[in-house]
Amino acid sequence: MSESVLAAEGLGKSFGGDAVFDELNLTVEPGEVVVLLGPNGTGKSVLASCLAGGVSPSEGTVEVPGGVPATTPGATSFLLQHALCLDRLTGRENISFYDRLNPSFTDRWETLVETFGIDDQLDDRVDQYSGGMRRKLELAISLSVEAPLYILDEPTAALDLTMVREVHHQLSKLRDREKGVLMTTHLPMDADVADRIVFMTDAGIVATGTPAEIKSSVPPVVETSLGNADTISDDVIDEQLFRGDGVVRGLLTPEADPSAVADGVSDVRVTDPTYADVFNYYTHLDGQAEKIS
Ligand SMILES: Nc1ncnc2c1ncn2[C@@H]1O[C@H](COP(=O)(O)OP(=O)(O)OP(=O)(O)O)[C@@H](O)[C@H]1O
Repeated sequence: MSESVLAAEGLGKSFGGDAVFDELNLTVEPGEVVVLLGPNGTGKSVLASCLAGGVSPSEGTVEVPGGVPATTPGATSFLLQHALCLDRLTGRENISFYDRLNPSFTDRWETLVETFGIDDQLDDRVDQYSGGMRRKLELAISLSVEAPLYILDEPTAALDLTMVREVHHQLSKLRDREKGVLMTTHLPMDADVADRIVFMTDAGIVATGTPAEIKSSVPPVVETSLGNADTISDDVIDEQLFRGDGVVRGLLTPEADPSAVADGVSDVRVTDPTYADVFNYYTHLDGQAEKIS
């Protein structure tokens, strides 16, 4: 294995003969936050489980420092869907459980539960928690484990905007300590914390690169107000327009000249793509999105 803290090669997973993904290659380096971004149901959680050793891949290999994930528990701290906390225990009892179970568990949780604002609920049973509180407890537990690699499946799901930013801050701290992080998400704003973005659709991984590379992999965007949609629909790919905040946006066709599209036309602007545009480009421009004009 190279210096990578995670190296997956030729990875595939099928259920009853139906492939969720196949021939998938992925690495994570020390000090790197990799954001696996994609729409619902494309296999991100199944992939995270295969990488963490919770699910056996149907084909291919996964290496973490010291060996393969299933038999090298000290290499990875993970947050998988609905897998970490026991409902009938309190938050504090869940934390104690992992403290006793895992020799790499640290007392970092004490600060994390305060940072996440769940310190007052630690003596409540987890089945009384909201979805967001539960996610915060799971995060506090998984981030308290000392490991070279963190695999976090949708750590920001169910969290409010302020808390999403806080999670990004915590992941940046892991990066500063030379840890490798792989997180999955369907929220384009999670791309903000990425050193590298890996975009996954039903077809598999369809794009990968630094944030700048991913943004430059999609065409420029044209935007206008809702009532003016007809003005730009001919210039955008598949004539597909996506709603923004009081505006509609589309990705310019290869034939459209960005400098000419808005020239002399009132209320039409050409802008650089945002992560939401990147998401729309890779997710919806195969005819799945609902047209709004
Ligand atoms: N144990 C299983 N048996 C059969 N099919 C499964 C199993 N687990 C997952 N799948 C299927 O694998 C596909 C991918 O699911 P997965 O949960 O990995 O998607 P996801 O990208 O994480 O979606 P989301 O963002 O909604 O969480 C889905 O079609 C799902 O039904």
